[in-house]
Amino acid sequence: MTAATAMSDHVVSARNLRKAYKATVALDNTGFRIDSGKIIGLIGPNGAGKTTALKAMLGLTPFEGDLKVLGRDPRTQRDELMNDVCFIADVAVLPRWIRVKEAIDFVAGVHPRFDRARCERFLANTQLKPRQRVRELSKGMIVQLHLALVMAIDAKLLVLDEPTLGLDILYRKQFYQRLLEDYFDEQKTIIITTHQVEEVEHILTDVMFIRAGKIVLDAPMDAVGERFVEVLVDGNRLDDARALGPIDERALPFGKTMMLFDGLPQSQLAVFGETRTPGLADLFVATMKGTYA
Ligand SMILES: Nc1ncnc2c1ncn2[C@@H]1O[C@H](COP(=O)(O)OP(=O)(O)OP(=O)(O)O)[C@@H](O)[C@H]1O
Repeated sequence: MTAATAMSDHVVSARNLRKAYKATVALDNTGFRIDSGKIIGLIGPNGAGKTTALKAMLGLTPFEGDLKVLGRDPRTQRDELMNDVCFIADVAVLPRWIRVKEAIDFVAGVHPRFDRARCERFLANTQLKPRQRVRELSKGMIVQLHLALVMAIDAKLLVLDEPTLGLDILYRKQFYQRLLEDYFDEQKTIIITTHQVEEVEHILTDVMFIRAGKIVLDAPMDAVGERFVEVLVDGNRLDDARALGPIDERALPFGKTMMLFDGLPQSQLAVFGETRTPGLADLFVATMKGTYA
């Protein structure tokens, strides 16, 4: 197989991806691959390069390096790419005078893969009314409208940049559940960036951590569970446990300490106390320690 065909087998493949805004390096010679039928969480602290990576994939910003999305180069084949990709850009793009119904008519008119019935199903779970104008909606309701419009488009790749920003927890939970149940299937790929890690981790198939423009962890969720182990270390075993080099530790009430280990078997760690798979949020905090130092 040639290098060109190998790259096009993936939904996204990036190599030596680099993007600098003057002196700021937003993507620092990084690479990754994303296969079809995955829901990927792209997770990183503020300023890590998440939005820049998404913009590069969508052909919205120039960059250096090799990047193929659905077999196309976003720099030169953006129009073709956009037939198969759907993304949520800035929610402010909806004009304030437009009515909910008119926004639906508009997207139905411009997008051949828009499914009006599906959009209406999403909106049926909100307080939005067809005749309401965008300027009469709360911030969260505008996001709901935007999500309903985007989710009704049948795209191979759906890119969601902080999709639930400003939404209350009821809608956030419902949104992710519907994304999984109503939208996702094996022919689709979804990339989500978010800071609300706890709310997405149960729907992700894969996770990528990005720090200072580099992908520092790229793994299927089940591999994360095998690789990282959290141990609730008994007070009298701290030194022995520390000798094995935890990547993080934090004190808990009653003299216990939680330590996080990378790449050690659970059987070896169980002698120090109760073990469990860390949540993505704890893993994220441990991996990113020192980011703001
Ligand atoms: N248009 C721009 N001009 C100059 N610098 C930029 C521009 N866009 C992004 N940057 C810089 O690039 C870096 C990465 O920004 P990016 O928006 O990709 O981060 P992010 O991971 O999406 O952050 P957040 O979680 O805060 O949204 C930051 O240092 C940012 O200041």
